[in-house]
This record gives sequence, structure tokens and C-alpha cells, in this order.
Amino acid sequence: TKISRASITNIDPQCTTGQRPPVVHEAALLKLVPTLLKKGLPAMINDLYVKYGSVFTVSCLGVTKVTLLIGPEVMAHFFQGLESEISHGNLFEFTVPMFGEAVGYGRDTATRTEQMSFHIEALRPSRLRSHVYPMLQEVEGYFAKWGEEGIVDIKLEFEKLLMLISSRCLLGKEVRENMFDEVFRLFHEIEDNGVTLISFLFPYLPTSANRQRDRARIRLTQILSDVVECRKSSGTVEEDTLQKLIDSKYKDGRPTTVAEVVGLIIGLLFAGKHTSSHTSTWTAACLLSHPTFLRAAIEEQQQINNKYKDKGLDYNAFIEMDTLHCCIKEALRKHPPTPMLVRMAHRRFTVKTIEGKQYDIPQDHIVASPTIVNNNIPYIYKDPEVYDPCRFGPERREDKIGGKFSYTSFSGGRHVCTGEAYAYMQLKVIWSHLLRNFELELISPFPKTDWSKFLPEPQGKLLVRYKRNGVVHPLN
Ligand code: HEM
Repeated sequence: TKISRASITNIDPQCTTGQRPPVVHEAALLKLVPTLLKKGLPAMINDLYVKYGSVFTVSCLGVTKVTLLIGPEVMAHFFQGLESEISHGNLFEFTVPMFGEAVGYGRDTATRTEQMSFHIEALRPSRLRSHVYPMLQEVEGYFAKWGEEGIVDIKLEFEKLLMLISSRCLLGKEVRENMFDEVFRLFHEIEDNGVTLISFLFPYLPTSANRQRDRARIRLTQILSDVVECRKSSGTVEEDTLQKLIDSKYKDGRPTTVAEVVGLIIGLLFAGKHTSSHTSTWTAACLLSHPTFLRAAIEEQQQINNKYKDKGLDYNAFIEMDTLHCCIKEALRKHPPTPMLVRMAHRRFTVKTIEGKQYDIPQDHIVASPTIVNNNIPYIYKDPEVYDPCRFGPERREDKIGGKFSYTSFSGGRHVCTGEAYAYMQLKVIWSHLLRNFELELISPFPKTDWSKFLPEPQGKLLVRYKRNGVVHPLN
């Protein structure tokens, strides 16, 4: 079934002529607990979707109401509505003690929106050119330390490597060269203690986790503030993202303060860390268990390597790696690191389903969109359970079938991921190196998803046997 774009846009979200969505009560939810335990959260939501349709409200203890929206045709207001009508509301309050009160959800909507534009500007694709060489250097340096052959937990390897890349490209050379260990130890403390269930629900409760988080943030803020102050006083200008945030200006001409720069860069580290490392691990699991696509990705590397052998791989070369891009994108479709997007409805709004039913979503409902289910809708994705990167190729373009909200691993609209281009670039730099230089074999079973984590991740280690392929590449 093809959904027409008209069905997505031809509806005034404030016109309330519909009915309330069907409600899934606690008793019905209890019946699905075996599915949840046996098959996981996506299977449970999928069962609800099959039974109740693309819009339904889950009642939790009769108090909290969460309305789920599934499928691109009901997502327009969720993604594009004004912040005054639908936003993260206080659902992201837990980030304030992590990033500081100077940024994001510690500020009013207008300031936050301007700060988001600093992130967009700092990470826009045209800015990425300057990151490619440092990324390549980090990747080559890292894998040079591997032996001729061996077995590694590739999940751990990617985590370490991605921290080095972030440290160099986002934070800059002061941190990368002189204080990498301390900065990332403090960052982990903020993260580990800042996203527990208790900290999420009660971010200001004087628990020991919250206190540890606060102590770590104060110390990290001191270190990064010194870096920023030092650059400002010496007039040093670097090519990294920190510099872009230092140079950002509000519409009224006011420059960002040191506290704002530090909060914004901690926010970026947080947004990019697990998302990128989980994606690289899922890409390993998917690619190494699908020899046809692995071969296609290796062949593409050989072709591009030949084409660029004189000048070396640059920004354009990585942009040309379509096969690799689709392999990563498909791993992300099946295993989105942010499997559920959430908002608060500050005003009621109306959605129209593909069947033409209209529903009013009441004010004050939490609204959730399960990416993990959206990315597997059979009228959009043919055989959605199959890993098939070709679905994004020019002949099929399945991610466009339902309009612009068919593929939402990077969200969409107002809060679309600012780091998408950066994320693809660093993943492609890593994978391009691996494919050109190593023979890789997956020796762990295909991982399950660990749903107990705030951002679900591949469960356990992912063991990979590697062997240098012995070919001397002109670029290495
Ligand atoms: C494969 C890797 C990544 C995935 C799958 C991903 C996914 C997402 C998603 C789904 C959101 C939106 C959440 C929502 O709508 O509530 C988001 C937001 C964001 N991401 Fe990413 N992300 C990735 C990597 C990165 C990286 C590397 C950075 C930065 C270097 C980054 C920076 C951000 C920022 C700043 C936001 C907030 C945007 C806003 O609220 O306006 N992301 N990301």
C-alpha cells in the first residue's frame, strides 16, 4: 500500500472532530507480559498495533496516559508541531543536572531553540570536511595497534575508538592530547549516574548517584571551561566543534558564554556516544552475518580506493560510499538506538490514520512513537524482518514510500538528529578502514537486544576474528 502525502498533510491538527483513541487498559497489558518477556518490547507494541491500530492510548495505573502513534501518516504534528503545542516538556528534565542550567532544558524555549541552531550549524554537512582527516588519523592509529590476527570484542573496540574520535573532532586537541582519560572518566560518571531510572524520575533527589553525577559535572565543567577560557584569551582558533560553539552568536549578537559552550558540548557527547557505538556494533553483526552484502561493501571499497589512489580518501570519497551507507542505514532500521521517541502534548491535536479514522489526542498526554515498530511496517518495508540494504537503493527507495517520516531512526522534523551526517561520516571512516584492511569473521552468535538499558544495546560481547589481509594499500 502506498500512502499518499495528502493523507499526511491535509489535516488541521487543531480541528477536533475526531474521537478519542482506543484505550488499552492495565488488564490487557498484563496479558501481554509473556510476549514482553519472551519476545521483547517491540513484539509487545506490535501486538497492540495489530489489535488497536496505529493510534491507541495506554493507561498506566489510571493516572498517566501514553498515546502511541505508529506509521508516517499520523506523525506530522508529532515531528513538526510548534514547541508550544508539543515538545519534550519535562521529560528531558533529567538532562539539566547533566549538561548544566545554562543550556537546553535548563533554559526557556526561545533560548533553547537558538542553542539547537548552534548545534545544527556546528555539525552541518559542509563543516564535516575538516573532520575527515582527523577521523582517518584516529582510525588508522587505533587499528595499527591490532596484531596480524586475533580475536576482539568489537563492541568494546568501537566504544574506545569512538571516544577518541569525539575527543579529537568535538572537544579538540587540548583534551585529546592532555586530558583524555580524566575527561572521559568524568563523562562516564555523569552518564552512568544521570540516566538511572531514579535519576530520570527524580533528577534532584539527594541520592548518592545524583550526588556523584553533580560532582563529576562540576569537575568536568571546570576542565572544559579552562580550555575555552584559554582559547579565548590566547586568540587560538581550532577546526573542532568546540570552536564552532565558542564562535556561535545569538540573534541579538550576544556570543555564547563559557558555561553555555561547555553545556552544549557535553550535550553533543551524550547524544552521539551510545547511538554511534551501538550502530557500529549492529553494523558489524549484520554485515558479518550477510556475506553477499559484506562482499558488495568490500568491492565498493576496492573501486573507490582505486579511484582515489592518487589523492587519498577525502570527504567526497566517503560520500560516494553508497553501499556502505545503505548497510549502516539498514542496521539502524532494524536496530535503532533510540527505539522510542517521546513528547508531551501541550494542546490537543488530531491525527488521521491510513484508514481515514480521525482521533483527537488530548492535552497533557505523553505521546510516543516507537521507531522500532515504525521501521518495520510491512506496507512500507518489504519483508521487514530481512536485513536488506538494497531496499534503500535508487530502484526501491522504501524509506520514502510513506513520505518523509517513513524512516525515523534519526527522528524527524523539529528535533531531527543534528549529528546524522557526522555519525555516518565517522561510521564510514571506521568501516571503510576495516573492510580495506582486514578479513573479519563473526564468532559470537548474532546478539540479542538488551532492553534493560536506557538506550537498548547489543547484549554481551561481540567477538570477531580478524586477520590483516596483507594487501598493501596505497593509502595506508
Ligand atoms: C547513529 C547515530 C545516531 C542516531 C541513530 C541518532 C538518533 C537521534 C534521534 C532519534 C534523535 C531525536 C530524539 C527525539 O526526537 O526526541 C537525536 C537527536 C539528537 N542527536 Fe542524534 N543520533 C546519532 C548520532 C548523533 C551524533 C554523533 C551527534 C552529535 C555529534 C548527535 C546529536 C544529536 C543532537 C544534538 C540531538 C538533539 C536534537 C534536538 O533535540 O533538536 N546524534 N539523535
